[in-house]
Amino acid sequence: MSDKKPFEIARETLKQLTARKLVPTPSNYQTLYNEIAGIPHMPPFPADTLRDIAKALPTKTPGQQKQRGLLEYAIDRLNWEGVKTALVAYGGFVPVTPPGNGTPGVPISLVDDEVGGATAPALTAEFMAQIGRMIEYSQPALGNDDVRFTEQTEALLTALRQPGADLANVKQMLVNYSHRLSFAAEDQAEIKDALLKLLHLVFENIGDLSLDEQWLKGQMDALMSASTPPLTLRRLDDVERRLKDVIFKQKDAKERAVQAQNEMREMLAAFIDRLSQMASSSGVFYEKLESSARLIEQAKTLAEIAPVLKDVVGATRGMAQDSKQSRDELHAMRVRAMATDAEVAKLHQELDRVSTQARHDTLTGTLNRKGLDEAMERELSTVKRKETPLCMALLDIDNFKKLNDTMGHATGDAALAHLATVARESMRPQDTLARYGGEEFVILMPDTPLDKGIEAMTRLQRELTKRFFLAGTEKILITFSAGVAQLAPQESGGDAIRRADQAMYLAKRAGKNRVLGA
Ligand SMILES: Nc1nc2c(ncn2[C@@H]2O[C@H](COP(=O)(O)OP(=O)(O)OP(=O)(O)O)[C@@H](O)[C@H]2O)c(=O)[nH]1
Repeated sequence: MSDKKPFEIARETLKQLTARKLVPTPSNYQTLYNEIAGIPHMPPFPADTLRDIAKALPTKTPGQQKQRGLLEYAIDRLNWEGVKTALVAYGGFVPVTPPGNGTPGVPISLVDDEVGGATAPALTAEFMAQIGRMIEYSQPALGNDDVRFTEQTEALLTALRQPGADLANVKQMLVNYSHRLSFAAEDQAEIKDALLKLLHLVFENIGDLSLDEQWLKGQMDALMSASTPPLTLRRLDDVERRLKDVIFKQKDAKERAVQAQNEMREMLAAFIDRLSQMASSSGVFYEKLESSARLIEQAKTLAEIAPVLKDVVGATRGMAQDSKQSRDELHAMRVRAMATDAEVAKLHQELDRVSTQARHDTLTGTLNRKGLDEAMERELSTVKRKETPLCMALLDIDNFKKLNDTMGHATGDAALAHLATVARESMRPQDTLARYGGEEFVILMPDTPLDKGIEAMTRLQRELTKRFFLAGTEKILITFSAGVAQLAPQESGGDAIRRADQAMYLAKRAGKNRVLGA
């Protein structure tokens, strides 16, 4: 290194540029300056070229994005070491620690324990166990149809849980697993879409076949909308319940149709039998008439004609009797056919009524007791699986007898339907509303602790005060008393409802129009 001062070096550099007849470019100046100053020759930092390279690098994964950011950071600081580290890390998609004092961080390697040990606290046994749990929990969603993938998953889980596992090996297994996982996840999504499409086709088809059945058509429309994404277990539960109703109705209707068909077949057989009897007896009759006509033509005296006429009269009388008998039998058959027809129509109506009532209350459209039992079963199994709180409320309309007595039973009915509508519209979609008895309703509120359940019922009370019930032109305020219980561990649904019922009773005793927790 020269001991000249910078301005002396600069002057000397200019002199040398002229003396050596060099073009005065910045790079020639820099080279001569370094030479005179005794600074070792350093090629200029190709920042622009490196930036172009950085720009061309793909950033498809978060790892790549991060490495490219670090590369640009190093280029800005003309830091060769940083460029090298970022590029090496980019090549392996290995995560790096965040930049500390202005230089890109040191890559954590799953393989190199010395480098990773100090800076990668995440790579502990607990971390590996967590990855294992994550893989295990996602397994049911991917199905187990692909035997090789299942085996690969099991091998990876075993490797992850082995104390002192060979990290290089685990890393390779993870890479292979991720690769296969991406296909398996895509497959599952496609299978779900395809199944949904098939389900819709089936619904459409049943709906088209049953144009004349209003109830069935309504159920099909509801099924179509319930099976439209986004799907939730509750919506699928609704699909299942409705399909059960449809199947129940179809089964009964089919049995009745087969029975009616058999009766019709028997009648038709009897009718054809009768017709052939008529045909053969009328054939005999016409033959008799023809031979009588020939005898009459050939007759020369009245005495010869008389017995022939007697035969004709006898045959005609027999024919008339036969015809009358046939007519009577056919008439009886017609009456029977009409009666069967009327019976089938009546049964269809009855089936409509019964199957609508199977799980739903016809007056309010809410679930009935049977529907509630099924919904409760489903909620209880979710509680067990997910360990989430489940609240149930029991509502009883206040002074309902008085409303019935003063305004009439029909108005009472309309008030019940009004309460159900307001409740349905103000509750969350995942809540279940059921008519428990006369003027009592049960609401199941999943994922809801007691305080939130009480809040929800209080909100419903407020909503009812805003939305008056209109009996003709008269505005009537409907209130209710409610008890809310949160399902206790090991408690049955019935017991929790009984506790809610007791709390509701206390709410009545305390002055009505209030909500109490059990
Ligand atoms: N309109 C109508 N009334 C019903 C129906 N089911 C039950 N009820 C009537 O609801 C009334 C309930 O009366 P109560 O049990 O004395 O209760 P309440 O008058 O509401 O008194 P509190 O509960 O103490 O506020 C009875 O009169 C039942 O006949 C129904 O489907 N429609």
